[in-house]
Order: sequence, then C-alpha cells, then structure tokens
Amino acid sequence: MTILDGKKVSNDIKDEIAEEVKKMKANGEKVPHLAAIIVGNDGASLTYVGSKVRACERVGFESTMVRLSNTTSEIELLDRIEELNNDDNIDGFIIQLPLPPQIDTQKVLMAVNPDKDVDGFHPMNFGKMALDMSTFIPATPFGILELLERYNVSTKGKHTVVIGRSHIVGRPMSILMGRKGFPGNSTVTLTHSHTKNITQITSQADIIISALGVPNFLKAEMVKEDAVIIDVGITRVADESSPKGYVITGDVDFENVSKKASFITPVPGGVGPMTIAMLLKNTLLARERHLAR
Ligand SMILES: NC(=O)C1=CN([C@@H]2O[C@H](COP(=O)(O)OP(=O)(O)OC[C@H]3O[C@@H](n4cnc5c(N)ncnc54)[C@H](OP(=O)(O)O)[C@@H]3O)[C@@H](O)[C@H]2O)C=CC1
Ligand SMILES: Nc1nc(=O)c2c([nH]1)NC[C@@H]1CN(c3ccc(C(=O)N[C@@H](CCC(=O)O)C(=O)O)cc3)C=[N+]21
Repeated sequence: MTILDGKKVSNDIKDEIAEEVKKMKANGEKVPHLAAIIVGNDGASLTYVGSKVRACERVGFESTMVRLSNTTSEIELLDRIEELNNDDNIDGFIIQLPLPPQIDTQKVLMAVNPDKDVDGFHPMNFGKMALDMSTFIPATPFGILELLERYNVSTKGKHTVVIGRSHIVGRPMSILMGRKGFPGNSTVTLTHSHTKNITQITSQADIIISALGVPNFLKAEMVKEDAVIIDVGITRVADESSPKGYVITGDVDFENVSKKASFITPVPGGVGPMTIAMLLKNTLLARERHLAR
C-alpha cells in the first residue's frame, strides 16, 4: 500500500512555483496576484482562505483578502466582484463558498470575469473543461489528477466511482476522469444520495473518489482488494483532547480501508493541500493570460 502524500507533493509544487516567481522578479516582471473574497465568519472558511494567503506568501505571490460581513447583499457582492474584474493589479480571484442564503451563488459565479476565474467555476470555464478545451480546472479535481499523475497511478480502462456530485468536486471529477488521455480514460460512475445499493457499486471500483463529507462513510466491506482510494472529505469533529477542540476527518475509514487499498490519500495531508497548490498553479496561468491580453 502506498500513501499518496498530498502534503509532500504540494510542497514540491510550491517549490517549483517559487522558482518561477524568482525568475520573474529577477527579470523585473510582475508577480502573480491572487485575491479571495470571503463573506461571513465561518471558522472553516476563514481557515482555508488563511492557508491560501499563506501559500501565496510562501511562493512569492501577492495576495489580497476581501472580507465582507455575513449580511452583505447580493448587489454589494456583485459590486466588489466588478471591482476585482476591473482591477488591473489582480490576475485572478476566488469567492469562498458557501455563501450566505440571501446570495444566489450561481449569479455570483457568473459575474466573475472568466479570465480571472482561477476556481474554474464560471459556466464558460466549466463548459470548456467538459469540451477538453484548455482552461482553469477546479482546484480540487485538478489536485487529484496531479496526485494520480505524479504517483503514476494507472487510470486507463479502470472503473472509477465518484461519490458526490457537487459542482466544485464530484461533477467535474467525473468529467475529468472520463476524458481522453492520462489521467483519464476511465469508465466513470457518478453516485449521490439517491444512488441505490452503493456498496455493490463501490465494490466493483478500481478507483474510488469520495466527496460527500460524511466521516467514516467508506468502510472496508465497500472496497475491492487493491483499489485506489481518494478521500476528499473534510469534516471537523469535536474532540476535547485535541488543542483546537476538533479533529479533521475524511470520508474513509482509513485504518481498515488502507489494509485493502493499493494507493490511498490520508486526511489531513492528502487532497486538501493539493487543492491549495493547484489554486496557485491556476493563478500562474491567469497571470499569463493577463499579460497576453
Ligand atoms: N479536500 C478539499 O480540498 C476539499 C474538500 N471538500 C470536502 O468534501 C466534502 C464534499 O464537499 P462538496 O463537494 O462541497 O459536497 P456537497 O456537500 O456540496 O455535496 C455532497 C454530495 O454528496 C452526496 N451525498 C450525500 N450523502 C450521500 C450518501 N449517503 N451517499 C451518496 N452520496 C451522498 C450528495 O448527494 P445529493 O447531490 O443527492 O445531495 C452531494 O452530491 C466535504 O466534506 C467538504 O468539506 C470540499 C472541497 C474541497
Ligand atoms: N471558492 C472556493 N474554492 C475552494 O477551493 C473551496 C471553497 N470555495 N470552499 C470550501 C472548499 C474546501 N477547500 C479546502 C481547501 C484546503 C483544505 C486543506 O488544506 N486541508 C488540510 C487541513 C486543513 C485544516 O487543518 O483545517 C488537509 O486536508 O490537510 C481543505 C479544504 C477548498 N474549498
């Protein structure tokens, strides 16, 4: 069994990006600038955005965090997006999800300039991805592809089962694994809360990508011997014995499933850090597109 060490690979990627930024600086070129809008005070969301800002600092990017109150109206948010769209210093930006209920998420995501949409959530970019055109690939699925590639995990002709169909993880993942090329050429089954007999489906999978957010959902009995297991789930579970008062838990019963798996991602230290590294990669791409305009 091999652990797919997202923490290590993400550090390698950040080192590679930092090298590129050094060269830009040496040539007197503009360095990439990422902005993030965060609405409200959700602890987990603040943590993620904080890690994105720290990652920017580490590789030498500029970063801007725009913090808005939980009662921000849709119009106010759309105005802030328009400012970032028009700000020539900003190469790319993201709007941290989820948004409070008074705001229509789809409307907001459609307001982002597709050339600055480093999350790849705009319908234009999502459509391009589905049509194999070059574009921003959503960071979490992109990170999973990168991890499979760097560990040379075979995907061709394999049966990949994705659990969860969210717009940010499961749905794009199902499209990407079925694309031509590597990593891809998989036969994909997309499952969700209305799927019947899910154990029967996961038991046939060569690769399982679990993105539902239910701790310990995927148990050893649901998994075939030598399967590849990608655990996207991140749930905070209260734990008084840990310093923060909670621990981060994935969707997979790691202790038992890892005994059967050929490759498996841990939580923490698997897909999460890869997501951040790929957001930086997308920001590099956004800068190139910006300079080409
Ligand atoms: N590591 C990382 O970088 C990231 C981690 N995450 C984590 O991944 C998890 C999923 O997040 P996200 O993609 O936003 O998903 P959502 O919470 O938006 O959706 C969950 C999906 O899981 C499906 N689902 C729920 N219960 C079941 C069940 N019992 N059996 C089968 N399918 C089920 C839902 O089905 P239905 O559509 O029918 O409701 C839905 O499609 C969360 O823990 C989140 O924190 C998210 C993004 C990045
Ligand atoms: N517009 C938008 N883009 C996103 O990419 C996005 C989002 N909204 N909303 C929420 C989800 C979640 N997400 C994570 C990113 C990093 C870790 C991560 O670094 N996790 C660490 C642990 C972090 C911790 O200790 O809390 C790990 O798994 O090792 C987790 C989750 C990005 N998301």
